[in-house]
This record gives sequence, C-alpha cells and structure tokens, in this order.
Amino acid sequence: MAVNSYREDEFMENTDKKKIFRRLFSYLLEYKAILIGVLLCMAVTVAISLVNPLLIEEAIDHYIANKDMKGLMGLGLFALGLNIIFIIMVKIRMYVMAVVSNKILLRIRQDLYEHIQTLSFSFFDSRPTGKILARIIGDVNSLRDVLVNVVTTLIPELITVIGVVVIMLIKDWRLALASLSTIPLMIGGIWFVQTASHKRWQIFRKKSSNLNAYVHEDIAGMNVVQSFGAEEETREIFGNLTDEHQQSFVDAVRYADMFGPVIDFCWGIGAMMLYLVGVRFLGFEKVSVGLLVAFGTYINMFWNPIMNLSNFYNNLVTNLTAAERIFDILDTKADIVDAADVTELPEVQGRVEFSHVSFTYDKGTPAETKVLSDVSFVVEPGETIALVGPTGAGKTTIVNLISRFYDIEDGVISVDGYDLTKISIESLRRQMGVMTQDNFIFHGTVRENILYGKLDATDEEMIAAAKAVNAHEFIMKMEKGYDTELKEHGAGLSIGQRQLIAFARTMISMPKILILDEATSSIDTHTEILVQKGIEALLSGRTSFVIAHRLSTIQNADRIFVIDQGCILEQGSPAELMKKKGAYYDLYMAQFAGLE
Ligand SMILES: Nc1ncnc2c1ncn2[C@@H]1O[C@H](COP(=O)(O)OP(=O)(O)OP(=O)(O)O)[C@@H](O)[C@H]1O
Repeated sequence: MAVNSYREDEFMENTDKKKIFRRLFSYLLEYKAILIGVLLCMAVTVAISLVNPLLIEEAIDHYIANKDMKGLMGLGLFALGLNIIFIIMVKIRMYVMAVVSNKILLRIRQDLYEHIQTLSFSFFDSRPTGKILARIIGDVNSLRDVLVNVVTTLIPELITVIGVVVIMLIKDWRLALASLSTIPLMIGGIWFVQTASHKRWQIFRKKSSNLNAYVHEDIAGMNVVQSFGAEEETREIFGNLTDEHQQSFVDAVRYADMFGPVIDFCWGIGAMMLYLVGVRFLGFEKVSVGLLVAFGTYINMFWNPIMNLSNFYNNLVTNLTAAERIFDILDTKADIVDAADVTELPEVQGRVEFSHVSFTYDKGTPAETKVLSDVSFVVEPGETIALVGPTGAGKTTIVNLISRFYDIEDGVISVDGYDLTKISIESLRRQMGVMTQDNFIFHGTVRENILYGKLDATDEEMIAAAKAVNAHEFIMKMEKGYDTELKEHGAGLSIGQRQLIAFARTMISMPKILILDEATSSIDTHTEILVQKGIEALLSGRTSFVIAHRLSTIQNADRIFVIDQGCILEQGSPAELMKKKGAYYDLYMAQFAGLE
C-alpha cells in the first residue's frame, strides 16, 4: 500500500527550524580545527574592512586637510598592503570551505544511503523510488550553499555588523542611532517574508519530489507505456506536474524576492536619517566632513552585510526544507530491528515452525481481513514444501515472514526452535536464499552479479554454482563469458537467462533454507527440468519453500500446502492430496483437464 504517490504531496511533521539548523551546524563542528583556521582568516579580513573607513577619515582630516602628500602616499601604500592580505585570505577561505562543504555533503549522503539500507520493506512499500532519490540527490545538493554560507557569511557578517555598530556608537552615538533607526522596521519585514516563503518552499520541494517520482516511474515502466500507446496520457500527466512544480516555484520566489527590497528600503531611509541628523540638526561645527564620510562608509558597511545576511537567511529558509526532508528520513526508524538482547542464530538444520501466526500489512486491521490468520505448521529439515493457491491467497506473505521482512502481530515463527525476534536478522538472512520471479540484475559483469551471493567465492565455486543450475553453458556463449557486462535490470538478456543468473547467485550462497517464489516461471520447460535437477542436487538435505502456479513443477515436493484466504486449507504429499480429492485435486484437474 503506497501512502503517497506522485499524485500526493508527502506528509511532513512540523519541525522546529532552530533544531534543524543546529543539527546541520553539528556536521560543521566536526571540522572544528579547520573552521577555526577559516575564522582566523576571516577575522583578518573583517578587521581590514573595518579599518579601511578609518584610513579614509585619517586621509581626509589629516593628510589632505594639511596637504601632506608624503604622509598620504605612505598611508596609501599601507592600505594597499592590507588589502592584498585581504584578497589572499578570502581566496584561502573560499577554497577551504569548498572542500569542507563537499566533505559534509558526502557524509550526509552516505549517512542517508546507509540508513535507507537498514529500513524495512514497509518503508519502500509506502513511497515511490523517485521520492527517495529526490532526497538523496536533490535535497542533499541544496545544503551546499547553506553550509558554506554559515561560515563564510553568517559568522563574518555578524561580526562585521557588531563591529560597525560598536565603532559607530563610539564615534558618535547620535549619528549611529540615526543611521540605524530603521532596524525594527527591517526585523518586522524579514519576519513576515520568511514566514510566508518557508511554507511555499516546502510546497515547492514536495512538488519537485512528485515530479521526480513520476519521471522515475514512467521511465521504469516505459515498455508498458509504449506498448499501450499511452505516451499522450503520460505527456499530459507530466505537463500537469511540471505546471504545479513551476507554479509552486513562482509562488515561493514571489515572497522570497521581497527580502532584498525590504533591506534596500531600510538602508535608504537609514542613510537619509544620517545626513538629516548630521547636517540639519548637528551642523558642520559638530560633525567633520571626514566623520560624515566615514559614517557614510560605515552605513554601507552595516547594510551590506545585513543584505548578505538576509540573502543567507533567504537561502536558509529555502534550503532548510531540504534539510528537514533529509533528517525526516534519517529519523525514520526501521520497523524490523534486532532487539537489544538478540543472540546469533547458529548454523541451522532448517526446521521452520509457524505457531498461530496472524499478520496484516496495515497494523490494526480487523481480524476477519487479516492477510494471514492463525497459521500453524512445522517443516522438518530438508523438506521441500510447495505452496499453491489462488492469487492473493498469502503464499508470498508466508515466505516473506520466514526471512523476517515484516513482523507478525500474533504467534511465533521459529527456525530450529529459535524465535525469529530473539535472533539477529543478519544471522538469519545469511542462512537463507530467496529467489523471486523478478530478480534484480545489477549493472556489472555476470561474475559480479553471481558473486553478489557470496563476495569471497572462488571462480571454481562460481562456475560450480552456474553449472549446477545450467547457467554455465549460456554464459560461456556470451561475448566475454563471465566477464560480459550486463545492463541495469538485465536489459539484453531474456527473462529466463536473468533467472538463471539469479539462480547461480542464490546457489553460490549455499543457503540452509531456500525460498523459490515463482522462480522458475519464466524458464522454458526443458531448461526448467535441468534447473530442477541442479536444485535438487544442491539442496538435498536443505529446507525449501517453493511457490509455483505451474503444478507440474512441484510434483517432487515432500508436502504441498494449499493456501486460501490466509489459511492452510489442506496439506499433504501430492499423492495424498490427489487421493483426497479436495482443493488441490480441483486445482490440478483445472490445470491438466484437456491435456490428458
Ligand atoms: N506490501 C504489501 N502491502 C500491503 N498489502 C499487501 C502487500 N503485499 C501483499 N499484500 C496483500 O496481501 C495479500 C496476500 O498477498 P500475497 O502476495 O501473499 O499473495 P500470493 O498468494 O503470493 O499471491 P500471488 O500468487 O498472486 O503471488 C493480498 O491481498 C495482497 O493484496
């Protein structure tokens, strides 16, 4: 059940922006030593920029007023030297911050990727792949500017602003107050703009995510789209989604772009107040030209960083939603996790027991609509169990529960007497082999795809596994044998060939418990007989569960479970069930009637 698709916006809890910012900042703190170096560079640049207006005041009031050209030249050279140091420091700071921010993005992406690997099936069942990709790629990239600007803008500009205010107050408190009289207006304006734009940036990110989800789904299902000639419909859906995306962007930008004019307005009024108070009320006898010029520079030095800070804030508001979405995933707890006191499952014999197991995918579903209700059975080591029954009966669900891909609501599932919730998931899954109809083939060589089952296997083991499932022959016919490059999803291979490679991958891991969920359905009958022989040889003495709609493939099973509506309707050997003339007999006759 998908809780959201490309049609619906993702639900996000309201988060505390300060907390998100602090958390993002904590990534920076891991580079404390480097950041202290950067801040020292910046302290030098801030100090130089604060001294510059004083040099101008000195030049005007002392050297120019006294026509001291020599002194003026000396001061000019001194200013030049300071400003060369300024440029070098800025370059160093920019380079170091680019390296640090990239390292942090890598780390966040790695954390996100590793965390997603631990999440349970229910997480992936409930959201489209495209939306997950949007968070790993797009949202993480959006954080780059925020991280760099925290250090290069927030800290130095704040220091500059405080420094400027202090110097202005010391030099002339009346001019200082006049220049800064519009600060309350600015705070009110920015608060209004950020509140309005943050909501709209959240909507924009959700719309981007929807678009991503749709494009991903559309490309993955391109063969269906083209074979049903549905290009027109998909174009229309895509068009609607891009319209929504674009509209949400325009909406957000409309508010975000108000940051600049608010600052400009307050800056302009502040400058007017400075000259009004300086010239009109105080007069030239109290305020020297040099002081007024210095104040004119300081007022720019105050509002310029304020403008930069507001741009930073704007950028923060825009991208904080990306951080929210990343932390939302990082905070998603895996449903299926090891309890604190789990033990390692030792090497198993393969006895599987279900005791009064009930299960539903949506917790809290009424008893009568449960996917499995009160299922009990015992499978002895080495037994081959075939699960048959109508579509949606619950066969796949039963085998998924043995691997503990989902947790049950009632009852106990155990392997060799070990309750699955009391043993580590890794030690359980390591001893299991699961093959489904649509086994994934990764981009890489045939060898890499097979070795996925056992990374340290030797070439001999790999060839033995491939031979056992009769994949060796067709692999050797490929251009470069085991070194042939396969495309993503196994494009370029027949479905049967993909399954043979997946079989070899499962075989090489030599599982103690094997699950074949419609695994042989795409192999032609001749190959299937060969594969079956291989499987039988490899798995003699191992427990296996085989789900098959083609009843001809399960005639060698020790027992057949007929599953219907989440219950085991009947069970027994193929011969016993035929004799019983119950549900299995009916299924068998329905498949083979007319063939005899
Ligand atoms: N991930 C899921 N989320 C919610 N419901 C699910 C999920 N997977 C299966 N179901 C539901 O659980 C029921 C049993 O599904 P299951 O896949 O076990 O049937 P099955 O017997 O294996 O069917 P088939 O022979 O078609 O593969 C069905 O009603 C199905 O809709």
